[in-house]
Amino acid sequence: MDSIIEDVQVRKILDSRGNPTIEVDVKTWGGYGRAAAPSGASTGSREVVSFPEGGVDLVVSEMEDLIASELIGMDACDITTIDEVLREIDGTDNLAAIGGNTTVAISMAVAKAAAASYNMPLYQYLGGSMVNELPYPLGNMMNGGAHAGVNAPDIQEFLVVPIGASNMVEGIFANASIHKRLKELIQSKDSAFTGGKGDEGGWVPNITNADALEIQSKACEEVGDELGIEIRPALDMAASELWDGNEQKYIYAQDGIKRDTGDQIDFVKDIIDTYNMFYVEDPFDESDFEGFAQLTAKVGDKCLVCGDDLFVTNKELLAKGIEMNAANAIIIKPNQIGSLSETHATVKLAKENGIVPVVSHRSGETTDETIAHLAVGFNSPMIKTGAIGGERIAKLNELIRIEEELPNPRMGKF
Ligand SMILES: C=C(OP(=O)(O)O)C(=O)O
Ligand SMILES: [Mg+2]
Repeated sequence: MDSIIEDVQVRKILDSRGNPTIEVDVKTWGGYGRAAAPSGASTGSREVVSFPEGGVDLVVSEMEDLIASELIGMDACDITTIDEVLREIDGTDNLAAIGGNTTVAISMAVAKAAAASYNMPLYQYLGGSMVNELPYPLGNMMNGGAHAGVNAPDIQEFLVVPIGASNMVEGIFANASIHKRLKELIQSKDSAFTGGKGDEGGWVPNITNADALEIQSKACEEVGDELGIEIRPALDMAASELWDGNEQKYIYAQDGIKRDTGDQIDFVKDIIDTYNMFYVEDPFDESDFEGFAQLTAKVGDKCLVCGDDLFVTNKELLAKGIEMNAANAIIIKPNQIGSLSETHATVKLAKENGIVPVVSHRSGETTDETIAHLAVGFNSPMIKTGAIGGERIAKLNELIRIEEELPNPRMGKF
């Protein structure tokens, strides 16, 4: 059979922050797949462990042979069993022994090798021949919080969604135009701004959260009018990073303001109402399902309230969120859970319950383009993968190629 695994190779490569990460090559009798793992900065505490103590070097020097000897001879099409074998090799609940980044890179490389064995692109192998929907690009425009330095806004990500775009190319270039326009708008608020960028390619301005919100909205209106398409603002508040458990408050250091949970609900609701936000991610600490539920009850009919650190792509945590009506969207980051089959199970549960799955990059990325295929193959209506920067455009440009390949492409449905 063409999809029988012949070889597995593991190597250390650079990520976009200059840190080591892992890349895996899987060869089958009839194909070949390569994938690399990303890494987070504002990670959820319930994510699997990225690497064992000893890091990538230990994986390469001591684990490659063991993993390869287990996988050689298996069928790459049987991804679920392969993911189970990887979990057995690891032997811990949180993948601390060989690392979730090791297992996810292998899992994704196996899937790509399986697809290649049958001469199919990954999105088609995962999604079937009827797949034809593309995800709206949720583009990162300005960075604060853990993805930027001091003096930046407290809110981690100011994003935009070109919701009026009629195709992928239009959406991707609309986001790039907003990114350009924002540089000028930032300079109008901060004349000393020299064009510094954060981890995901968004600008890092020395301005208040309120000013950032104002110019984000202005850029959406101006560029949206010029291009003749609706572009809506969005946020990732990454509020676990703002939460101080001792004080039981969210600390907005740039603004010198502290908010308790009730204040935070009012603050976020006010932002959503004022700026017609399309999407708000992690508006509360990762343990506060109740705060999420209260906000979703108030704004869930007009805004996507999305859990990232809250769910960490974990099916059990999502099930709790569904039970509590905590959110109406979930971020999907395969390395939070450590395998493609578990990622798929979480996406499936989300869709069965009307929760929008948003396939996402991490702040530390490589030029790996796998998530572009996952977004299309899993039929995710939105992908969060930056707007500019080599490791971000690797995914966006792949989506442009996928759009060209699809017989009847159309933008996704929410
Ligand atoms: C992409 C994000 O950041 P990180 O990869 O640092 O978790 C995020 O919080 O959505
Ligand atoms: Mg997030």
